[in-house]
Amino acid sequence: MQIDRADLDLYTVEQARMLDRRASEAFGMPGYTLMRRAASAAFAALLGRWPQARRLLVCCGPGNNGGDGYQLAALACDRGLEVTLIELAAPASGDAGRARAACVEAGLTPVRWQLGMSLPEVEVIVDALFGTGLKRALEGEAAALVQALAAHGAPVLALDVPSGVNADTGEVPGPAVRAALTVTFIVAKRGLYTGAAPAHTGPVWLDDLALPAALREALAPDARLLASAGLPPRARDAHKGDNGHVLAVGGEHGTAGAIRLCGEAALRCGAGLVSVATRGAHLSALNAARPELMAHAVEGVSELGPLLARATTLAVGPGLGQGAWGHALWLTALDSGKPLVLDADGLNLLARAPRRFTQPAVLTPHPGEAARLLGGDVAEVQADRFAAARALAARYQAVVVLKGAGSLIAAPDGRLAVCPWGNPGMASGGMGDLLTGVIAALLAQHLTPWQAACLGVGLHARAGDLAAAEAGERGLIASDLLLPLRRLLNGAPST
Ligand SMILES: NC(=O)C1=CN([C@@H]2O[C@H](COP(=O)(O)OP(=O)(O)OC[C@H]3O[C@@H](n4cnc5c(N)ncnc54)[C@H](O)[C@@H]3O)[C@@H](O)[C@H]2O)[C@H](O)CC1
Ligand SMILES: [K+]
Repeated sequence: MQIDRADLDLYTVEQARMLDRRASEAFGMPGYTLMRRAASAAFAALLGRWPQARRLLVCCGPGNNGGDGYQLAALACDRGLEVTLIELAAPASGDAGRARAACVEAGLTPVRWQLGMSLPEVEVIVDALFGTGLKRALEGEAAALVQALAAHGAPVLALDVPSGVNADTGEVPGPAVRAALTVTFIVAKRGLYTGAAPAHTGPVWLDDLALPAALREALAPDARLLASAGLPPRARDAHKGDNGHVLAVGGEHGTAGAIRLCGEAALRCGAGLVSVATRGAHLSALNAARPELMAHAVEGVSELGPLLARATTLAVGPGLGQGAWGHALWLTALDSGKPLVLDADGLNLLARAPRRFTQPAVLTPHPGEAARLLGGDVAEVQADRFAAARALAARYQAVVVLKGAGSLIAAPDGRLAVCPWGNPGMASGGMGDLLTGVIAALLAQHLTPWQAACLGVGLHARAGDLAAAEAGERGLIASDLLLPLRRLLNGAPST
């Protein structure tokens, strides 16, 4: 049993179903055996998580996910637990029908779910309604049952996928189970880790059902979970020139905070030098508060030129605005050919004047900015975040960080990584400015765009989790992450 550990291989639902077939055909592992193994793995996880459980409510759907549930019900019954078994519809036939028949033979008769039916008092509910076969939003009786389970209040163990969640994209098109724990089988499905799905899965445990590793060898995973990492210690004789010079460009009148946070993050994540090209009354306050940032008043591109010449890496966009000033600086910065991280208005300006990057580049859109960059809408982006992230990377020839729950990192060559960390407290102003500075600092320290984006997103999200663990998610602000970022970057454990 692997608990959701980082650097896990992630697969599409189609790949998972192909492996399921291959297990039967190439490894002589019939579906019924897989079902039994899935049930016993899930039952072991249930007893491990809720050792006091005596009464279970097992809810079965019409397919093989339901089959897993019938098998688990029979197992639990056999072990002396009190099991109530309800079903949406008796499975037609096949492995699930066989599993159901075994329950009946064991004296455990399933009850057909009826609207308004009262549910028994139990310690744990087992969700075996739908798994990888979900085709659309739950409605009618299925939706009503999911809502009744939520109202019941007992913790839910979801088998393979919380019902109502699209295990391929992370989309939750309608009512869905909110599980306290999800046990997924054979391979981790990529959709469990991004978009709306993480709010429904609880921790995700993977059990490979003791299938030989050879089963997966011929199949390249579609994505990978980020691994927790830091940077190696600095060479003893390092000097500031070794670690690059980030130039942060932004901070139109009245939006000083964004560019300051970006610059601070770059400093705290090891850039050798950080300069800020900005304008507005905040300049003197910025220099007084953080002289290490070397803020320069830049009214036009003539003043920007010398700063660009001295910089090795650019962070463009926080508080930049989309007016004439911001646009002129944006254009000059991009045409400089320097490695860069583009965020916020830097992305909105790009959406208006698209280009394919030839220099090392990282774009960090949230779903709204991604929609503008793709010429679509947010719903389309969130309906398949994997496709959206890959489309952006290919269109702009840049590494793309598609932010949001389960941030995705996509490269133009198709590589895709998923961030398993982060929390809702990070949905606050300034967090994106911070991430821009973190990634710019890593680019400045000679990481490739892919490495800088993967490490930067992971550090930023883990720092957010550490800060939230310290004092809660509400009231979490971007600057709370600065110290945890330093700790993690230098290899401190995140838990
Ligand atoms: N591949 C594996 O690792 C294993 C898979 N097993 C389990 O099998 C399910 C997948 O089973 P499948 O029969 O293909 O689909 P589901 O049980 O998820 O769905 C049932 C059935 O429901 C219909 N349906 C789909 N969407 C809706 C909807 N919105 N409303 C009503 N009905 C809907 C559709 O016809 C589906 O076929 C997998 O998740 C595992 O739990 C093995 O048992 C273990 C290994
Ligand atoms: K399920």
